[in-house]
Formats: sequence, C-alpha cells, structure tokens
Amino acid sequence: MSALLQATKLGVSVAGRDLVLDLDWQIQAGQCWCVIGRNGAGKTSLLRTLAGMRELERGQLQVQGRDLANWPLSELARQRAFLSQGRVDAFAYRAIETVLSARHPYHDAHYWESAEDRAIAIAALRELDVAELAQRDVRSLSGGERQRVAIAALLAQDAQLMLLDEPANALDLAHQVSVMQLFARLCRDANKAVVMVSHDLNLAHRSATHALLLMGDGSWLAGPKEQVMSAGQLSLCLGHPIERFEHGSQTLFLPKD
Ligand SMILES: Nc1ncnc2c1ncn2[C@@H]1O[C@H](COP(=O)(O)OP(=O)(O)OP(=O)(O)O)[C@@H](O)[C@H]1O
Repeated sequence: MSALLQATKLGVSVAGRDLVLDLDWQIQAGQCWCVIGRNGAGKTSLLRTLAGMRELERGQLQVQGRDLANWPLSELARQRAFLSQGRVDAFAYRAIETVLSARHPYHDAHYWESAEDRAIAIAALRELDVAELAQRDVRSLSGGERQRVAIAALLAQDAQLMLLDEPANALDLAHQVSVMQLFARLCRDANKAVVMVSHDLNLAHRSATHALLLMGDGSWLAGPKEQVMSAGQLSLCLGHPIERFEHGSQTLFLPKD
C-alpha cells in the first residue's frame, strides 16, 4: 500500500537559505511524527510545503501515491488536514460555524450542512471540551479556547493525515496532555497519521511514535523516536546540551545548566 505521504529528495529553502535538503521520508497510517528543531529551522515551512500551501521547490511529494499537485482541492481536503500556528478572526463567526466549515469538502452534492455534519461538529467540540462554547463568537474566546475550537474543526474534517503546527500552543497543562493523547489515540486506534511540530520534548516523546529532527542547515534525521530522540542528537539539533532520564514508564528530557 502507498504511504499516506511520501517525500522524495524534497528541498525547502527560504530567501536563498536551505532549510531542508534531499528529504526522503514516508509517513504511514498509524504513525505519529513529531518535528523538532530550533527557531527558524524550517518546521513551519516544511509543514506548509507538505500541506500544499507553499510551492514545491525541489523533489517530489506524493499523497497516497499521487503527486500532490494532481489532487483536486476538495478531494485533497478529505485526505489531509492542516492546523496552522496562530489565527486571526476578522468576522463574527460562532464556534460551531467554524467547525461546520471544516465539513465543506464533503458538500459536493449539497450546499447546507446535513444533520450528520452537525452531529460530527458537536462531537468534535465535545471531544475538545468546548461544546459549551458552540454559540460563542470566536473573537470572544481565550487563546486556548480558540485553539481547541480550531482542533475541533480539524477533527471534523476527518482526514486520515493531520499536519499540525504546534497543536498544544496556548493550551493549559491538562489540555496539552489530553490533546496530545487524543492524537496518539487517533493514530493507534483509528489508523490516522499525524505530523506535528512541537517544542515540548517531553510531550512529543509521550505521544509520538517517530521523530524528524531538522538540524537547521538542511540536514535532518528521521526514524522511530527511540532511535532519533537521543540526548546527543537532540542536543545537536536544539543547540543546547540535553539530558535524557527514564522515570517509571516516562522518558524525560531536561536542558543542562
Ligand atoms: N518571507 C520570508 N522572507 C525571508 N525569510 C523568511 C520568510 N519566511 C520565513 N523566513 C525565514 O525562514 C526560516 C524558517 O522559518 P519557519 O517559520 O519555517 O521556522 P520554524 O522552524 O517553524 O521556527 P519557529 O520554531 O520559530 O516557529 C526563518 O529563519 C524565517 O525567518
């Protein structure tokens, strides 16, 4: 079976600087990838390229064996969803409306949302613990509440591949843990795949099965997390010495003084 996403000799550069060089990478159903790198290493640029929101400069990118450029947009939107970092709401939409808008890729045959769309949207808001905010103007929500509504919309889109730029951003501790557990569960039990950018090594290690380290000079390292998330590799990647500890069933990473 084809990989959900396959990059071959993929290159990403910005303003003449190579951020990612010759990336050969496959994402399979059931895998949860975290993307790690220091500020400016190219994580967002890579994610936007994978989502088709940034022009493919070098190499090949295939979704389920078909070149990304050859996917009709609404069909692609049923296969992959993208959660961007930060959002600006200019208009007075209710939270439920922003989640329902994620159902548009399923509306080829009808304009208005169906009862099923509504049920899916409400279930997604409940999953993210924001059902009671359904009728609120999104502009009145706190940063963390708005982020959870955005994740609810992503769930309602029901794509197999989810590309997430810092999904735990702005969330309190309890919701950081529950959201990361949710993505891990969707990969493990619902055959989804996740690629998420994270600056929190401990949370990332708990939920991910695999890791992609971007070294900032174009080089990269990809593989199962136990191979890739070593203290040495992470120290190199993040430009600061890091220690790795095993604590019961948990792995912890701490920066050295
Ligand atoms: N339009 C642009 N012109 C010049 N440089 C840009 C442009 N867009 C992005 N960059 C630069 O490209 C680099 C990669 O940016 P990117 O947002 O992908 O980094 P990142 O790894 O996601 O960083 P962070 O951890 O800070 O979110 C940064 O140095 C950024 O300043």
